[in-house]
Amino acid sequence: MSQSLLERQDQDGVARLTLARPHAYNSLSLELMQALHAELDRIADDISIRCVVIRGAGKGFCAGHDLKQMLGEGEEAYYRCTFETCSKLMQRIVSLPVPVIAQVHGVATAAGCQLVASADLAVAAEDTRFATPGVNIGLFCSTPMVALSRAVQPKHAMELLLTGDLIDAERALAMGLINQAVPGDALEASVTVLAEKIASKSRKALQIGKQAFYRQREMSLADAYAYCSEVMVGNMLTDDAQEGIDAFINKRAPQWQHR
Ligand SMILES: C/C=C/C(=O)SCCNC(=O)CCNC(=O)[C@H](O)C(C)(C)COP(=O)(O)OP(=O)(O)OC[C@H]1O[C@@H](n2cnc3c(N)ncnc32)[C@H](O)[C@@H]1OP(=O)(O)O
Repeated sequence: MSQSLLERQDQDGVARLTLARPHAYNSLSLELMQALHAELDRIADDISIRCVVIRGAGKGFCAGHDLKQMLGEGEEAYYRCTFETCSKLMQRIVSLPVPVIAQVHGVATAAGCQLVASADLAVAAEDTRFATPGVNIGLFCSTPMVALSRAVQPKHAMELLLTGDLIDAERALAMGLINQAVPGDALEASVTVLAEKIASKSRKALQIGKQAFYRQREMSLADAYAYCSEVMVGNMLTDDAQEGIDAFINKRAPQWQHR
C-alpha cells in the first residue's frame, strides 16, 4: 500500500482506510483507486477484520475523479481504464465479505458520492455537501448513477444527476443516501460506535448476510425467498449460529469462531 495515497489503521476488528490526497479533495486518481482496491482485497482475506470504514483526510471526503489527471492524460484508453477501474472498485465494496461504512465530511461529489452510495452504511457530518456535478462540466455522472439509483428513489437520483446541485446532509438523510447526519465534532465517535457494534458480530454471519442482501435484490419475490431460505439453512449449519443460539438459550455471551 502506498502510504502517500491511502492509510490503513486497524483497531478492535475495524479497518479504517483514509483517502490521503487532501490537496485535491481526495479526488480519485487512478493510483488511489488501485490502492484502495488492493487494500480491500487484502481485507477480504483478513479474518481479523469485521468492518471497514472509508474516510477522507483534510477538509473533504472525496471530490470524484481527478479532473486534472483526466484532462492531462486525454486518451480514450486512459478514460476507459479510469472508469473500468472505478466501476470494479465500487463492485469490490459491494462484494467485500464485511460491511463498509462511509465516514463523510466536507464534500462528497461525483465518484465521491458514488463511494457513499456504494458503501453499506454512511454517516456524515451535518455540514457535508453532496452532489453529482458532472452535468455542470459536460460530463454526465453515468457510472455514479449505477450506485445512486440503487441507493435512493429514482426521482431523487435523477434530481441530483440532472441538476448537479450540492445538497446538504439533512437532504441526503431524507433521501436515504446516508444513515446519520451528526455534528462534525461527533462524526468520529458516531462512526466508531457503529463500526464497533458491527465488529462485535460473527464475521461469518456478516458475510452471509451482506452477500445475500445484494443478491436477493436482483431476484423475483419467489426466487428471493427460495434463495434466502437456502441461505438460512447454510447459516444455521455454521459454528457461529450453533454457538450464538446456545449462548442465547443459556444466557451467556457468544464466543465467535467466525466460521
Ligand atoms: C463519472 C464520474 C465523474 C467524476 O467523478 S468527474 C469529477 C466531478 N467532480 C466535480 O466536478 C467536483 C469538482 N470540485 C468541485 O466542484 C469543488 O472543488 C468542491 C465543491 C468539491 C469544493 O469546492 P471548494 O471548497 O471551493 O474548493 P476548490 O477551491 O474548488 O478545490 C480545492 C482544490 O481541490 C482541487 N479539486 C477539487 N476537486 C477536484 C477534482 N475532482 N479533481 C482534481 N482536483 C480537484 C481544486 O482544483 C483545488 O485545487 P487548487 O488548490 O490547486 O486550486
